[in-house]
Amino acid sequence: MAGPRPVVFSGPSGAGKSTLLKKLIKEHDNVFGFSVSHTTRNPRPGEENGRDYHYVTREKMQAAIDNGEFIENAEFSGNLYGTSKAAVQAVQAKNLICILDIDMQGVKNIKKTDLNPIYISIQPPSMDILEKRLRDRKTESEESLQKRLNAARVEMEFSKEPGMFDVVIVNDNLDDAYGRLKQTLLEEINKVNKAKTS
Ligand SMILES: Nc1nc2c(ncn2[C@@H]2O[C@H](COP(=O)(O)OP(=O)(O)O)[C@@H](O)[C@H]2O)c(=O)[nH]1
Ligand SMILES: Nc1ncnc2c1ncn2[C@@H]1O[C@H](COP(=O)(O)OP(=O)(O)O)[C@@H](O)[C@H]1O
Repeated sequence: MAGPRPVVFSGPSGAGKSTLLKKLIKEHDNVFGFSVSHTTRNPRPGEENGRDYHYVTREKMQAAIDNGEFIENAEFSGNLYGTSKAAVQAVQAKNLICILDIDMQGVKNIKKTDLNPIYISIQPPSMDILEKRLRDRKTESEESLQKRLNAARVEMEFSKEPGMFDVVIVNDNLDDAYGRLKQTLLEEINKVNKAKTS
């Protein structure tokens, strides 16, 4: 048995995925585990290798992809990102709900696998607010910011495709969005907690 159903978080860069999922994992650290992706982008201040991402060179990552080590991988804003089989297995081995934070290409590719996750889209209230949040985050160069905003327009349309996501959460007020997220996952959280006590 593979254990509890994983959860996929997707949505535009800057929509609040990391903020929400970090809050969720912090509050339920014995229920959720994060699938640590690989990326060729540079770490941001405060990010930690092996916790936020596995930071690798393009050569190393491409070799691992060619070697069949990834469930899915995608090029986003000039960098490679991917979910390794080992990343998901590490979480599932602990019987935790595996959380994946992936872009829309990742969502499409995960749908072709037997992972069978719950698909949650996190969306910003508007493009203007998204831009403001990304600028205020101060992690991107102007070029990277523009690439992310362009990708965001496509990601926002993608979330409207019928059947693509189980739930779409608009992250306007953070507490409201978090409440909605917990409500969505309540049944799965209860299942994991029940399995622990039985
Ligand atoms: N397909 C795929 N996308 C990923 C993966 N890891 C992260 N991403 C996505 O890559 C995009 C950029 O992530 P990141 O550079 O951390 O920037 P941020 O989303 O602005 O914090 C986001 O849409 C992530 O969801 C992965 O393993 N696979
Ligand atoms: N509801 C919210 N209201 C205001 N700012 C927010 C909200 N949610 C997230 N943020 C801020 O917006 C920025 C982008 O959020 P982040 O979680 O990094 O997005 P993502 O992981 O989707 O790229 C961060 O600086 C974060 O602190």
